[in-house]
Amino acid sequence: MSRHRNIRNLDYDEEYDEAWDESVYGRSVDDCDTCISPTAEQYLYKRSGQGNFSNFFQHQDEIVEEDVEAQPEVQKSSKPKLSDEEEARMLSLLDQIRSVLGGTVSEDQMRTEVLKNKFDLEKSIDKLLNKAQPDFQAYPVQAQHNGRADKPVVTTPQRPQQQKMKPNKTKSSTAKGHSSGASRQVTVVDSSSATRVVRGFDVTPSATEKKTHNSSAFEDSVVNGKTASPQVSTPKPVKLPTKQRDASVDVRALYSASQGAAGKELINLVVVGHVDAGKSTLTGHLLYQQGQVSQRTMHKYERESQKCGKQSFMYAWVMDDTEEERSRGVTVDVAERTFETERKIVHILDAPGHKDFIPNMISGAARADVALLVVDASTGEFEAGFESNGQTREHAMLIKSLGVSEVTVAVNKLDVVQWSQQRFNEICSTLTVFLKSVGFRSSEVTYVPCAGLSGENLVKPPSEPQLKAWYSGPTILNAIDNMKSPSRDVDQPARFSISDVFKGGSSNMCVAGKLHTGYIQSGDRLLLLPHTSAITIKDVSCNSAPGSIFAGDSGTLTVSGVEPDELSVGSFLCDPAKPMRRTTTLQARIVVFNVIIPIIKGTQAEFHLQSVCEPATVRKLISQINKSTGEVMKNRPRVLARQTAGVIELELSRPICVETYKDCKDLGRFMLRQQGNTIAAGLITEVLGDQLFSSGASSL
Ligand SMILES: Nc1nc2c(ncn2[C@@H]2O[C@H](COP(=O)(O)OP(=O)(O)OP(=O)(O)O)[C@@H](O)[C@H]2O)c(=O)[nH]1
Repeated sequence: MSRHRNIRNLDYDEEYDEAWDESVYGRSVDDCDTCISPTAEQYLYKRSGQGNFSNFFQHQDEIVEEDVEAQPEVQKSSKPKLSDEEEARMLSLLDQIRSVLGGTVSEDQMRTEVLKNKFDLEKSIDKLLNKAQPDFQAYPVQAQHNGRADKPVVTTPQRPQQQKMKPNKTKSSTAKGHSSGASRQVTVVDSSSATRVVRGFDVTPSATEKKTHNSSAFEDSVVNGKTASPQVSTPKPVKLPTKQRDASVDVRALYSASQGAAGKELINLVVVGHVDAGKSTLTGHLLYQQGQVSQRTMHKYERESQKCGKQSFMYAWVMDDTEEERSRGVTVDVAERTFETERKIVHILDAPGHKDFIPNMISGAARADVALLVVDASTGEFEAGFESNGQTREHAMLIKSLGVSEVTVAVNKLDVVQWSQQRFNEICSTLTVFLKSVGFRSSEVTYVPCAGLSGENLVKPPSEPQLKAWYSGPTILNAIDNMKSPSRDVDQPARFSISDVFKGGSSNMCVAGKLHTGYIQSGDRLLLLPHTSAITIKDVSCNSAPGSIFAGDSGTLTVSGVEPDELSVGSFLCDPAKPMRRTTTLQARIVVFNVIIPIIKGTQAEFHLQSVCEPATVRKLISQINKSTGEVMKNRPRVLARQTAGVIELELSRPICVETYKDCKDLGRFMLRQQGNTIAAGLITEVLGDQLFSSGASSL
């Protein structure tokens, strides 16, 4: 898949004279005579080589078998007599303690602590942790190399071999799933324990809470900075170049001019939902009805999909344009298109629904302002997406945590249930309660009945008599048009996150991604981070005025003055006079999702921020805080259990570029994931040990 490579279209024979180094670039699909596709190969267990299970053990010392006979007889404890009610409470607490401590503490010890602490769960866990210091096994995390030239961090188990990058593959999508390899790694997990209910920030408004339409109390408290100041290690000074640009330029005026006479606002819309909910079909059909896809192309897709027995996917093929996606009938990576409504320029990002590709979905959703949540109305299917490990839940929680401000829910495939109003109402009421618990207010959610396959109620009002009989609300297009565009920080320092790197038509390299703040025009000289190299922008291609890109836009930059291997997915281009912060350590406020194993000092997880995905370790639990007010409830807690919030210190395996949430919302939000599950969402409050500073800058 071209979208999983760091640099597409690159002719490696041209770039590297030396012999092919398999250890660096892995194998090509063409080199492999057994595997069907590189993706399938990743799932295959190999008896020889890296597939050997013994390789997964960190310590190769011989394991000495314990002599069962020699173990002392377990003493029967003299249990105090409990009433039936107390015994029931005890059993429930024991279950909860076991879910935290696993089998590391005996039942007797647990019972004793529960009784000593008068049935207080938190205290009992704390005491048991203090006493036993159980050997918690933090989950191993896959190293995510992002193609960066730094030395990869060795973690266990080993990441599957990377695919060899093949030149001359093109894909319009820009959200490249550099991290999906890891997410597709075969892991042995207890499916029952993998079942998680995930929730976003607590939204119960408090009396003192000040809320904007897009920020929770938790976020507000981060902006207001109630956290105790951490110790900052001495930064290593790096001499940075200064960007030369006429300071008198009125960026706001340029931005207004770029919107043209119609003054259409740009909105980035991500399409999310459970696997097979009909996201690509709906998006493809919407684009077709909007005239974005020609009749000739559609006819071609119809014939070709018919030939391979997949005619029902013909509209999905508009978005799913790789061979793998079409043959599997599953979206793997984010596909992007742009179209116009009456009042908006809509940049649509069709995200994958399959659980294996959530890192790609995160990378797409992180660039969105608003979302279209597609749910399948057919019997049993809505329920499957909504149960605890369904992606309707997880996606809703993720988009809220990633800053999406408004959602249109497309209640899709209503044709399958004969346009039943009762089914529509049932789905709406279930989702209303859930979306409120995730953090969306009722005014931020609109429900639209539709059928992506027949195109009913997408662009034109319903023609289906059964639907017309009870529905007269907006079409999907009207609902999108009515969504609010967030304000654009065009006058802030430039921050462009790179989500794809490829070789352009000329010999220049191109990077695709999103400009979060500021503006960039042809001829600008920017700083590439975390590599710290100067880069020249030769050309800019996006929907705004030719030659420039403004905050909020996604686009492609043709660059020069940089080696191809310095460019990688997850890097940033920024204003050299006011660069981003580069660090390996940061302090953050997190909300813990419905995890089974709580977060403790030493917990390892994947850190996701925009297209960055790096292994991270929790170095300190600084405090446990109230989710709504940010008030400190406990200093230096031993654990952060499910549904709690806290301040932690995180250490990344390699330097990354970030901002505090206060300075830039897009670049100060992150997710922590473990073994394919999202365990927490966080906001960066402090960047510790910043490795850059802008003083003593020389001219570019
Ligand atoms: N009956 C009916 N089938 C639909 C409708 N929309 C989509 N489908 C079918 O649902 C299946 C899945 O559609 P996709 O568009 O690939 O679903 P998706 O959500 O994009 O899938 P992923 O991105 O892989 O999660 C296809 O067979 C579609 O034809 C609809 O409105 N009615």
